[in-house]
Amino acid sequence: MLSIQNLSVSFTSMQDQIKALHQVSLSIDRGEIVGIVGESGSGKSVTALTVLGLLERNAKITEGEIIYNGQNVLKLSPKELHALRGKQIGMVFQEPMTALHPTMKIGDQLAEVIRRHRNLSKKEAYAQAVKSLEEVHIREPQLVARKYPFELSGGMRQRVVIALAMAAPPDLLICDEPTTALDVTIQHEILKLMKELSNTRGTAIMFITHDLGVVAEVCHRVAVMYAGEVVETGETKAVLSDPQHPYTRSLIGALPDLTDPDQPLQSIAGEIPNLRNRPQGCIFASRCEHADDRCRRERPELKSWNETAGANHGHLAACWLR
Ligand SMILES: Nc1ncnc2c1ncn2[C@@H]1O[C@H](COP(=O)(O)OP(=O)(O)OP(=O)(O)O)[C@@H](O)[C@H]1O
Repeated sequence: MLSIQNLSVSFTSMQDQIKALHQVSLSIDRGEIVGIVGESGSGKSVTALTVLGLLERNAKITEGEIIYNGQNVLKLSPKELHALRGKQIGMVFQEPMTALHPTMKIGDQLAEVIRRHRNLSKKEAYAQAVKSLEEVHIREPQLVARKYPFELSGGMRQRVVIALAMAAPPDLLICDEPTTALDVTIQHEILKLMKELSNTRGTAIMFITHDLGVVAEVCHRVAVMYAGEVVETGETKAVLSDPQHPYTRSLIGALPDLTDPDQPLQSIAGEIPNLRNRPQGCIFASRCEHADDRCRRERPELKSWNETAGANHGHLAACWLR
């Protein structure tokens, strides 16, 4: 459904060029939930914004292509991109208030979006809006439909945003840290809801998060990003239980051990490299305790380490030493 190939994106800021993405490739099939995980600044949001055609004006796509349902997204006009976002690709961001009209009642907002996509009377659209609140498991949907966004809790608002995003209904939902601001119980319920929507409607989901626990809970596959590159990708279970890239191992190692509170928290030594001047070798070499001369000199490709075709079920890593 979605295939991103060798995507590189730079930002011009003052006199500088920040190379935020470097040859990023990833794909998402129908009904699949694919996680993009990495530290702050690794390029997760830039990847999503490029697919949505929402990059800021100082951004430049320097190479690559994005094919969505057979069409090259990077060649679409602003009008076509707008239509794509409205109808085929839904969006859910961390802060639900950014997607909601603050002075319009929930039911009216939903009904308006529904009418944009379907030829329904106002009354029919409103009834459909109430139904869509029910579908995202909002109790007393009639009552909630009559409320304003500020009258709802954060978790309820995010459910409303999901209902709005699903209204078209889209083939692909792009979610950028949708549960980060919520407490863990609500987070779990929202994740369960997303899994259910994906299962019942076949909606594909690009799920951006910095939280490996969330990836383990919802994602079929995951792409681990570091400093604008995908360094490892594969089925979630395989990547988390048998990580091949030292960065993925560090991320997993940095998770707190709940069974041993005395265990000191591990952090990843060093800093993300300067994106103005990307190193020529492995992007993680400066923070990798195993790096040798070759790692500093040559950039490893994202590839399987087992020669037998398909042996790793698409588990790929960009590391010379694996
Ligand atoms: N408009 C912009 N101008 C200049 N640099 C930008 C711009 N937008 C993003 N960047 C840079 O691109 C890089 C990737 O940013 P991005 O927001 O994709 O990271 P992220 O992985 O989503 O991080 P976070 O988890 O903090 O949202 C960062 O170095 C960021 O500073």
